[in-house]
Amino acid sequence: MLSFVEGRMVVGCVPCHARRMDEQHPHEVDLEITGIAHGGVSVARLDGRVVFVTDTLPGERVRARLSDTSKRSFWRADTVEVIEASPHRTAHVWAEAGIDRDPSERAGGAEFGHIALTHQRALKAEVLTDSLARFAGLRRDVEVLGVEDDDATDGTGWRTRVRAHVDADGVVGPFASRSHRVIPVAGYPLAVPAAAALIPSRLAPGTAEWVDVVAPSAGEPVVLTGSGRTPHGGAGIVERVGDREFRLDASGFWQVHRNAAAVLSSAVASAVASDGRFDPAAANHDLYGGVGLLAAALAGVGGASTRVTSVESSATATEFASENLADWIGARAETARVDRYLDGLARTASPRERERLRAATIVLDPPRQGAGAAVVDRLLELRPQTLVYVACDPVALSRDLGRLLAGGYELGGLTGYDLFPHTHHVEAVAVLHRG
Ligand SMILES: C[S@@+](CC[C@H](N)C(=O)[O-])C[C@H]1O[C@@H](n2cnc3c(N)ncnc32)[C@H](O)[C@@H]1O
Repeated sequence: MLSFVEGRMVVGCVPCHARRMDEQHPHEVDLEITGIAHGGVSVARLDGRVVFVTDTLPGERVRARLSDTSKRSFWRADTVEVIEASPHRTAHVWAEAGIDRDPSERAGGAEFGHIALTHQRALKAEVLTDSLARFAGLRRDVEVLGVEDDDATDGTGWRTRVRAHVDADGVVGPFASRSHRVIPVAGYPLAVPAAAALIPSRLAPGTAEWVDVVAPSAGEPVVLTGSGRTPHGGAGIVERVGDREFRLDASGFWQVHRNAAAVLSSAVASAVASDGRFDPAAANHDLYGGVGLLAAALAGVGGASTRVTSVESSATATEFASENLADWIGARAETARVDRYLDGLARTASPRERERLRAATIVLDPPRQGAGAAVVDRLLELRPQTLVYVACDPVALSRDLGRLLAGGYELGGLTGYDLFPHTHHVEAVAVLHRG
């Protein structure tokens, strides 16, 4: 059974037994966990009301402390004791995030760290499948594939970008979940060892609000500090994907998992190569292109003269994209917001250019909020023959897919990739063809 509560999808929400605790612990309740929700929390019911519960998983009975009862339609709670454990529960991968600590003292950012890795993927697949049903009206079972090396390391040591925060006393650590409280930690098990080794435990108070450690695949790791959104300084780095090199600024966007750039490049390239429709001379695009990673994957399929335009809102990233795509004479990079860029195309493209757009493959890899209705509607107007949608949010992807399917596109392949082990995040690649 599915229901939807204040923007959140609830999966398998069957009414269950819940018992209020004794008067000494008026905010603690026993809950039966019946489903998984988007966002890394599980679902229970208390007197008919949905409760989103942290640090548990479907099939468990837990004692939980209510943390937010301000909303009428749902409450929030944190597990404080497991009464009946799921067979998929494991010791938390990050000691400082375990339920033996008070919820306010638990490190955030590893909200699936108490679940066996293969079962994390099954839960992510369930969230993806149910998002598609709910927001795209699509019945499709989706598989979430693990990245091979992660099984050998039990999902640790993959994060090449780590942000730690600095409190007023100079203590450095992750925030506790849904809080700005810095939690001191002894280590960062999700980080690649080269990055974990460089995160300081303290800084001089007042010198910075955050520390980023970036461990690129080529060259030495870089430590950046900053306040607000601004880094104190910058640094050029190189990332290697197969035999290609990409230059970028250390503070700019790059895929976080050490294998993500290779996995997504190869997913895009094989989707495009396998259907035999890719036309190198068409007006191919890489929207939300960053420093040109997926434009290069397209051009790798089409060969030296492939025509592809990368569109990216950051001018710095676009400059690097121009440099990174210089091997392909038909490749170029533009600084623009995708919605405005597509508006411009729809207004000014010549009949010949419109034909080339209709023959095109367009890759889009938007940020977490998805491409959104305005961009999707422009794509429906321009009607490229193939769309490859790379997504990091199942609900945003499903909303955009629903609109594309209603507009006459047909869904080909759709695969999930577990590029964020021990967190609730999941990446997906969907291929659509003009119907
Ligand atoms: C998820 S990243 C993908 C980057 C690239 N495809 C990659 O894999 O390295 C999204 C990119 O979109 C850019 N971006 C965000 N909003 C945008 C917008 N409205 N128009 C154009 N680019 C945008 C961000 O700066 C970021 O580089």
